Amino acid sequence: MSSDWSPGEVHETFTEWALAQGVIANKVRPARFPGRGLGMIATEPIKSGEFVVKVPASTILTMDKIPAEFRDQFPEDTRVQAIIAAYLTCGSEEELSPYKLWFKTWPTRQDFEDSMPLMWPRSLGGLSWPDGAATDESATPCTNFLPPSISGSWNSIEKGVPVKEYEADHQNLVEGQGQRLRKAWDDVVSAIPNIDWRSFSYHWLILNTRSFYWVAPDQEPPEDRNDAMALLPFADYFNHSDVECDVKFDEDGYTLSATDDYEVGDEVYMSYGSHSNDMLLAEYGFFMDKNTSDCIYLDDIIFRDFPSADKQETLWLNQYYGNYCVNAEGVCYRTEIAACLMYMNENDWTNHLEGSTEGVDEKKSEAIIQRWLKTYATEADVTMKALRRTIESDAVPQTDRAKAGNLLRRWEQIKSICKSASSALSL
Ligand SMILES: C[S@@+](CC[C@H](N)C(=O)[O-])C[C@H]1O[C@@H](n2cnc3c(N)ncnc32)[C@H](O)[C@@H]1O
Repeated sequence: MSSDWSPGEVHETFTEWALAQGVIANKVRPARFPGRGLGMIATEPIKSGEFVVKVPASTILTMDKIPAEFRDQFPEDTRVQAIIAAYLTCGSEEELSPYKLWFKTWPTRQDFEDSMPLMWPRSLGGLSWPDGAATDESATPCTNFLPPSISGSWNSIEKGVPVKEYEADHQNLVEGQGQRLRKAWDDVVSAIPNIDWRSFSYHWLILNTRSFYWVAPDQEPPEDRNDAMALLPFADYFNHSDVECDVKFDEDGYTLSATDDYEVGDEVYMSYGSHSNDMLLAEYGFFMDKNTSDCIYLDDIIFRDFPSADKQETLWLNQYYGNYCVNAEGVCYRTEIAACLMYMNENDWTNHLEGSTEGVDEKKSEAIIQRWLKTYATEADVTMKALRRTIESDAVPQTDRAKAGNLLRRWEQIKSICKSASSALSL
């Protein structure tokens, strides 16, 4: 292995341990990849469909491995992520000691503080936490630097107010995460009052960024798929790409297979799901230069144009309420349908849902959608200007300027999505 791939001694020692536990690494090894930390490298050519890693059930860390007296001390609705994080934080040293070489391979808390918006300073859109880490400026930040899908806020507009509750895909992400982490913390503190916040939140983030979907062979999938969670030593080295995903598990363990051909020296990826870059940034602390699943949402902009409850009600009753998605190829059908409701009478609009074109005016629809896209592009311009000022300011700590630089890159992508969706619309 060439020295610049070399993962270092900690990872090599851990790999030996993992193989001794029955993990099978077929033609892959951990290696260092600039900008991505550790990942998996192909040590021989790999064909799509070949398995690359098997992790035996005996090595997987699941809820079933946690002693019942530890698991049962928490309120009934405590989430699996909270319980496993609490166990990693204050489980018995003896029980956790077999995993200690693995823990050393994980990122540090500082890595999370640098990469995960949830842990950023308030001035950059982070939240307030019990150790006061992100409360340095307790006032609400004057500019909202995070993309609206992450922060749920805008700089250049008052966002529209939805009158109905709905499940918004991949929107207002930091607040959602914040609520999950706060509830997790309240639940574990109620059972273990002296648990350490910094260590608990670190382990909660480890689970957020490194866990796999897992249901024990004798159990039904939980109501919320986030409760089907397990940590897989060694398999957690795989970085994400928008390749297809081929993972299987049964009572013997977990098998991860390649869905692409790889040459020696290539990085071998797994998919964490079809996630937009905003979702990847919020939940995993990174985003990609090229992401076929990237998109943004127009909900906050569109609901401004439907201030009255009756039209929102019409959208809701017809199941076209929210999740108005835009990608580089254009806007989704839901967005087109919402645009039609801006100028069509309700009768024509309802018939249009059944296929009628009576009352549809493509020029009008296009002008409305172009205006919505322009609103988002203007938000990008306003925010990028503020980010550039931050990056150039000596008064801002260097670490925050680096985060601002990263956000600037994300906003450039957002602007580019607006532009190409707008061009696709006028074709
Ligand atoms: C399951 S771990 C993968 C191993 C990790 N890179 C490490 O050094 O331990 C997931 C984390 O890896 C990083 N990551 C995964 N895919 C990435 C990618 N395509 N680009 C950059 N970072 C990535 C992110 O920090 C993410 O939270």
